[in-house]
Amino acid sequence: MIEVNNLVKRYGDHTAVDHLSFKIEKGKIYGFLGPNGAGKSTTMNMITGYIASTEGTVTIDGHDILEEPEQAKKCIGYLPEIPPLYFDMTVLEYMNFAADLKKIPKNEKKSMVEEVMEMVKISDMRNRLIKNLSKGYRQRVGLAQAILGYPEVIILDEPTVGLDPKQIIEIRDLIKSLKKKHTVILSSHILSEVSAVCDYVLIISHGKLVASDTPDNLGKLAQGSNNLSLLVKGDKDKIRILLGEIEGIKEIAINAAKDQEGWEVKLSTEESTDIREEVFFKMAEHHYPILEMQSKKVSLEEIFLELTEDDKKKKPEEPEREGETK
Ligand SMILES: Nc1ncnc2c1ncn2[C@@H]1O[C@H](COP(=O)(O)OP(=O)(O)OP(=O)(O)O)[C@@H](O)[C@H]1O
Repeated sequence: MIEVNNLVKRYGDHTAVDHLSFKIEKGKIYGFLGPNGAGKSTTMNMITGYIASTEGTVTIDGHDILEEPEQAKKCIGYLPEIPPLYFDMTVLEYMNFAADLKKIPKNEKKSMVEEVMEMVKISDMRNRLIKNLSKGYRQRVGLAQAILGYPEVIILDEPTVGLDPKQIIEIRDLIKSLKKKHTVILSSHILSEVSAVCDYVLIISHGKLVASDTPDNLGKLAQGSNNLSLLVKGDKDKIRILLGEIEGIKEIAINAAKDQEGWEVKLSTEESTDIREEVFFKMAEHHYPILEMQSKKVSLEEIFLELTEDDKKKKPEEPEREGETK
């Protein structure tokens, strides 16, 4: 559906996007995740043809975005970080205007505008001036113009930024419902958002792709993805020996429990090794009661922080902006 090949964007000597390559398949929700300034908006602006790349190509359904912009853009609906709204228009006027820009045939225009307004629940606001809408409703109108024409791919830059928790849930549900008919790409610096909504995550840091996989697989990526904490009663040395007999354990730490009898045992295991049952039977066999057991998977959050840690350590000097890209 979309192929991004060695995409580069330089602003002076600052490289905002650094040799990005990936493919987007039909019918999934993709999440672009990265801290502020990682290059998400710049990438989306290049995919949608808002700005030209310094190097590399973007093809949409076989059409190069710079060589065949009209055919390529037909496949895309875009909601930029700041929705392109005209504040002095009513919602309906704006929707009709957006439909004309997208060259939606006259005989389909009215019904499609109605249908899309219904879909994003802005029909009741049709006669209200956009400047009088709440932030959440403005975002819906922005989303509506992206959906108009039912493009195959809908690209949303930080779609929930600045919304209140209720509005965030509504917009997320709406995005999820788009998956039935569209491929969706959204960007976010919020991990929980991406893992809640997306089937596939692309983590970007300093303009580079540092990881890409399903949220589940990214979770497994982390080193020592299983940590097991126990509270056990019994002989400390014997407990260590018994646990040492279990395969797959990388580290054992045993400390006296605070404020209660027993030992706090922390085990870290090989990736995707589940030793809970074995630990249970081993301890039971020797009559060492396990009072507590907690298994902790390294979260996507921890992986994200680890992969993008550099961003915080050596934040590049912000170059002067060459022109408005947002
Ligand atoms: N027009 C421009 N001129 C100069 N530098 C720019 C321009 N646009 C973006 N940049 C720089 O490129 C880098 C990537 O910016 P970009 O807006 O793509 O990041 P982002 O991941 O979308 O971040 P955010 O979540 O803050 O929008 C930043 O360092 C930014 O300052």
